[in-house]
Amino acid sequence: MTLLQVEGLGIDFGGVRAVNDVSFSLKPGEIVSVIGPNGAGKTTLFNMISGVYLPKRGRVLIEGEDVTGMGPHLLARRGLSRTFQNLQIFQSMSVLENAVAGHHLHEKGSVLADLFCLPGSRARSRQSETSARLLLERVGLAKAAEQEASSLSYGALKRLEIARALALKPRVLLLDEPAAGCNAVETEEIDHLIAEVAAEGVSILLVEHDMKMVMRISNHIVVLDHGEKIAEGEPAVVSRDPRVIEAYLGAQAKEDADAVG
Ligand SMILES: Nc1ncnc2c1ncn2[C@@H]1O[C@H](COP(=O)(O)OP(=O)(O)OP(=O)(O)O)[C@@H](O)[C@H]1O
Repeated sequence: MTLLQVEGLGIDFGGVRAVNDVSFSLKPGEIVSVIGPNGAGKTTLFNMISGVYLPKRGRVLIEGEDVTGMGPHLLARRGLSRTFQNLQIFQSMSVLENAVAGHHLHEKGSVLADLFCLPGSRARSRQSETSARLLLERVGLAKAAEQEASSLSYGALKRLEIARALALKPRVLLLDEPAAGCNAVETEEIDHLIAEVAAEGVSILLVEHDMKMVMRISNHIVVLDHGEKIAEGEPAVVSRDPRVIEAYLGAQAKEDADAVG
């Protein structure tokens, strides 16, 4: 069974084909990574799948339903949730409040109802808090619930971000560089968390520059270069693919040349 299907997706910025004709699919519980050199189109692809950008070409389907062009709110209702490259945490709020906010973001109207203490809002708040505490437990942050978010280590903040995305109970979770800025221990904790979430049947689509992590946890890898899919397959196969090696070496050679000036 296919949970998420991406068909011939493409978008242009000015005259630049940022992403062109990219197709792949995810089964329940599968971890798929999108890799490629800087500027390959990974974030743009994520933005089209998660409803931030409207694709110019192609379709996105969730369990066979065409969801192309739906905004993040509607996609959330269909079970698609994401994290962003830059943390979206409210630093001066507590860890628990951040996790609760994850629930509210997906409950249209509940924030206003809570502000005016409308009937049911107190019960709903209690329910949100209970669910948020369970989520914090799941990402290893239960003991830090009352702390201010700003006091957390970077790795813990990344896990809090994942907890917020999980508040929606997604079937498809898009993670944009979940280990960026993390040290080896923090990266390993995030590895475990992602594997646990996938083991519960959630499909995970990942953009990540940490190749060791990608090779360790992915079931399948999609490789982009200049907006096009140049390879896909199991990690061991993709890492030996001459087109993939060339794309990375070419990008490295360009960076070296730019550095020399
Ligand atoms: N909003 C935008 N307007 C114009 N061009 C854009 C925009 N977003 C991305 N691009 C261009 O589209 C191409 C793909 O960029 P994108 O950020 O998706 O790549 P990436 O693979 O995520 O890169 P990185 O690994 O550096 O994050 C690049 O040429 C980039 O300059």
